[in-house]
Amino acid sequence: MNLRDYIKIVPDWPKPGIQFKDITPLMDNGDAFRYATDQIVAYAREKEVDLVVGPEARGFIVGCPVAYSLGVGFAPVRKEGKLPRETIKVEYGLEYGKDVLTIHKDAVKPGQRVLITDDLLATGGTIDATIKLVEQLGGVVAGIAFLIELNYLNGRANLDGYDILTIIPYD
Ligand SMILES: O=P(O)(O)OC[C@H]1O[C@H](OP(=O)(O)OP(=O)(O)O)[C@H](O)[C@@H]1O
Ligand SMILES: Nc1ncnc2[nH]cnc12
Repeated sequence: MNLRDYIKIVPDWPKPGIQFKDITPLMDNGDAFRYATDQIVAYAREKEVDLVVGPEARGFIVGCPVAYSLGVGFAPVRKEGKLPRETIKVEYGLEYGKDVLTIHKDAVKPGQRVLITDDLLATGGTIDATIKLVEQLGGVVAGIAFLIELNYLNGRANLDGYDILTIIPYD
């Protein structure tokens, strides 16, 4: 199965010059969604993860079926003001803006091996911030999994030293 066939490219969205990679056709197709999820599950098993952590909104979509399949928990990373209890926060930049990410203070237990998930690696800003949140809580980032990597933005360089799985590269 070629998962690239299930990604739609939307020119100039959400801003002029951005070639937005829309994963909704992949999610819409049961076989494609399962095929992608199973690859991340196999990777996560190798890394012996205890918990999956993903940033909103699409990190939830990628991470939750992986956590379910592994039988481990999922902890959400959300933009400021969205989580109801005590949080820690980190400011970050992304391909088309700047924001703040937060996580509940008790979401990760010290020493837990964490898989971080998201739909797409662009500049790496979102996941760099997510790593900082996990590590501040004492978690160990055992691996990071994406559906898509935009090679031309070189986000990998910002995540140096971490183990990364990407399924669909764009040059
Ligand atoms: O590698 P980066 O440059 O950080 O970019 C990648 C991030 O950008 C997108 O989310 P976005 O910030 O648009 O948030 P949303 O899913 O809440 O719309 C995407 O889903 C990744 O999380
Ligand atoms: N080009 C892109 N397509 C989809 N999500 C993104 N997040 C950051 N850049 C993106």
